[in-house]
This record gives sequence, C-alpha cells and structure tokens, in this order.
Amino acid sequence: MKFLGIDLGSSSIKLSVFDAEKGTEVVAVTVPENEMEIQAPKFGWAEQDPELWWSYVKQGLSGIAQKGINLKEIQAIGIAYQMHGLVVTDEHLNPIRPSIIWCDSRAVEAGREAFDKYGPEKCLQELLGSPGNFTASKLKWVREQEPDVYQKIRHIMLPGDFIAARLTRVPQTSQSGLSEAALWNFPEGRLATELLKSMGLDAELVPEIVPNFGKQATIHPEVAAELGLNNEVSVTYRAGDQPNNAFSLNVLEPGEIATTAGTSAVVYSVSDENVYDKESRINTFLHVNNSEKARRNGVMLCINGSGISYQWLRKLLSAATSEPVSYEFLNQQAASVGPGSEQLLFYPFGNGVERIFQNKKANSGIENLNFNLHKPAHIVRAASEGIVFAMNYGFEVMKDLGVQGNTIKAGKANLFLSPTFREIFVNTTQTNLKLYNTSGAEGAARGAACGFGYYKNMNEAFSNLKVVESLEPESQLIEQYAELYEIWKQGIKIEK
Ligand SMILES: Nc1ncnc2c1ncn2[C@@H]1O[C@H](COP(=O)(O)OP(=O)(O)O)[C@@H](O)[C@H]1O
Ligand SMILES: O=C(CO)[C@@H](O)[C@H](O)COP(=O)(O)O
Repeated sequence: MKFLGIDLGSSSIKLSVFDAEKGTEVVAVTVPENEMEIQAPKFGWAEQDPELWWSYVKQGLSGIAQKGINLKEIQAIGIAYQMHGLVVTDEHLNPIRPSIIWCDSRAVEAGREAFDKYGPEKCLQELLGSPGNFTASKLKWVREQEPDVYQKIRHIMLPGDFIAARLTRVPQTSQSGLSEAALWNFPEGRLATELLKSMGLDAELVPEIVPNFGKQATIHPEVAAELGLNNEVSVTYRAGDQPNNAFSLNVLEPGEIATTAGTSAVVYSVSDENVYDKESRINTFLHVNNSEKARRNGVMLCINGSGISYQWLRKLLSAATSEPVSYEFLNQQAASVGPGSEQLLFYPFGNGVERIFQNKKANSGIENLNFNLHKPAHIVRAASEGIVFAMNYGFEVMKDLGVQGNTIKAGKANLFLSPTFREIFVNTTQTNLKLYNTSGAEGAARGAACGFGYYKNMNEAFSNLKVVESLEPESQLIEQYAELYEIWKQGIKIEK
C-alpha cells in the first residue's frame, strides 16, 4: 500500500510516496527546483501566495507520476506544513489575501495588546504562552488594519489546512494546529473561545476541528479527476512541520528531542506536562500524539533566520556565476576554515523578530570583517557558527525550563547535510546527534498510513527507521566552541 506525504515548507514543497509493505520511501520530489521566495512588501513582513503552494503541490504530483508511480495506488495523504501562518478564504475556499506566514513580524503589537488585555496569568495558564506573533495575532492585525478583508473572511486556516481544503473542499483544522495559532485552551482541551472574544475575533471563522490522525475528509471527485488520484483517497494526517519532524524521527515520548535546520531551526522536546516559559521565548504546542489519556506537548525553540541565512549567502555567492553555486560548495567552503572563522561573527537574525528575544528584532549581519584576511569561506563558516550559537542560546532557555536529554535526533537533510554544521552543533550544544535517513515528507506519508489504520501502533510505523550517522562531542572542541559561543553571545544586540 502506498501513502503520500506532502511537506509544505517555506523554501520548498516536498512530496514523498511511502510503500508501507516495503517500509521505504519509493519516490521523493521537491518543487520548485529553486527555493520559493518569501515576499516582504514592507520591512519585517513575510507573505506567500497559497495559490502558488497549491500549484506546486499539483506540479509535485505530476513529478511523482513521471517517476513511474501510478497515483491511483495512493491510499491516503498526510500533510505537514510551515506553522503559525494565516490563510484567510471566502466561502469557496479561495484566499482573500496572501498568507501572512510564520516569520512575518507585523502582528507583534497586536499580540502584546491581546496578552495584556486578556491577562498575562490567564494567557500563561490557558495558552501556555502569549498570543505572541502567532496566527491569532495575525488575524487581529487583519481585523484592525484591513477591515474590508476581514469582513469577507469565511474561513481561517493554517497553511496545511488550506492544502487539505483544496484536496477535499472541506475546511478543517486540528487541535495541534489551533495550539500553534495560540487558540487552544490546554488545561480544558478546547478552542480558546474567551481569548477569541477578547481579541474581537469571530469564533465562527474557525473551521471544523479534526484529530491529527484519522480520516479527516475524502478527496473531492473533481479534484481526484484533475490530479489523477483515486476517488477514495482521504487526508488521514496533518500536523505542523515541527511536530511532524519530531514524529518523522519517532520522537513521541517525554524526554525525547528532535531538531532540524531548514529555513528556520528548531529544537523540539516532548513533555507530558503543561510546561511554559513565562517570557514565551520557548513555546509549547500540542504534539501529534497528544490524547485525553496521555498528555504530549512539544516544547520548542525556533530560530527564524537559519537555513534562510545560508540560502541568502548562496544567492550572494551566485550573483556573478551563470549557474547558482551548490550547497555542497558552501559546505566545502565552511569546512576549509577553522573554528571561530578568524574572529568573524555572524548574527542570523534577519528573518523577522525572534521568539527567543521575546519577539524583538535582533542584529543581523557580519561583524569583525577584515578585508585583508576574510574570504567568502570565512563568512560561510561564521554563518554556520552563528546559526548554531543562536540555537544554543534558545537551548539554554529550554534547559532552564527543565528540558533534559543529551541525545538529539535529526533527519539527514537541510543544514544537517553540512559536516561543519554538524560538528559545530554537537560540540556547542554538547549533545550526541543521531541522524536518520528520513524527511518530513516521508514522515507525513507514514503519518497518513497511521491515520489510515495501516499500523497497529505508531512504533510499528518506524520499525525500519535507521540511524545513518551518529556524532558525539569531543572534549577539546567543546572547550573551543564554549569560548567562541560566549564571545558571539556578547555581540547580540536586541532592539529596545
Ligand atoms: N546540501 C546542503 N547542505 C547544507 N545546507 C543545505 C543543503 N541543502 C539545503 N540546505 C539548507 O536547507 C534549507 C532548506 O531546508 P528545508 O528543510 O527544505 O526548508 P523548508 O522546510 O523550510 O522548506 C536551504 O535553504 C539551505 O539553507
Ligand atoms: O515557526 C516555526 C516553528 O514554530 C517554523 O519552524 C515554521 O514552521 C517554518 O518551518 P520551516 O519552513 O523552516 O520548516
């Protein structure tokens, strides 16, 4: 039996077909070939067009068919998606404006006002954090700044809900989705209706709430015919890309930790408690396997400016070449310079406000540049160090909150494909790193199989997940990176 996983990232959309009998991925496709743009009509804004996402999903499905898969054999679909975005649609499920995505900073003030008005203590107790810059605050911004748009909205959705709605023509969202929107009352396990009211938002805009796993809705026959899919195929799994990354790595139980470094970088730890950071630098969302019987939360740090820094450097280094330079070239450049990049410091905070700094903007850029000494390779290495150091800054807050564990799992993907990045990561965070040969899209396909009822339990879905590489910190490098991290930390400048 074959299952399809769709991973709607900020840089690209990945699709995976997983053959459950064989226990392996049989086809993987990434669209577009070059990374998607994030539009910034104003400084600090970040938007993408949901119609473009949908056109890439369709392109990805054609790519799968071209690789010899009979799309009619797909039994169910799982969707993972960039979190916290706001998609607003009319009654025909057509977007009314571009999506205001996760790293858009415009709603920070709206979130602060909502936090103060609803009451800090109530927010922390009920939402396990502030409405912050999450989906609910983005919707409040639309209501206040674009009242004509707000009036036309019939459904609000997260990015993955939109893709599911395009497939099934049924608007739905999930409990974990609402938690990432800051619209979930954790202690009572329900929609945060009082917060919606306090923010002046209409609860009717929230679509039907479905569990992460299980038959959510069946594909619309017209869509099935257009895409060449089977009429019977259903969406049986959806989750934000970070809980999905953890799920893909079989990180499901308290104390287990996952990481990734795509456009953003995340360290994600599972907890069975309603833990929260009073300053909302670290965020708690529902994990995919949360249930009434067993509480499972994802406690996580997010650095917005992670792989996007590397992506930006790649574009810069490609400006004068006929073909873009490859990421492998960047990795080689990084490896050609020693730890510390000859005192060059890189601050990766150029993708909106950062949660680890309480939704404030911090410095982005390169410091200590010496024109007679530093080459592009130093900048690439410094960027890798700066990204890991930023992750470590958040990881320290997680540890203060009681997150423990010295083994972290990651997919062998994105920045974790760089040996230098991996070395910096293990020695700075002082953790063991286990890399698995899997991806978020493959995880979403396994999720679809779980939701379809193919497996007896979730562990069975991961019985042939394999570690492809294990790394451990080395005492000499630990010392070296600890010193470099302290120097880097001194250079953080947070806007007042
Ligand atoms: N071979 C590679 N080596 C190092 N980094 C890479 C490589 N390929 C991609 N990346 C990094 O990973 C990023 C994309 O990661 P991905 O997980 O696909 O992002 P998203 O899920 O946000 O779309 C790229 O922008 C780049 O920074
Ligand atoms: O905001 C978060 C997590 O809370 C981000 O991790 C987004 O979910 C975007 O993910 P990527 O596109 O970087 O995978």
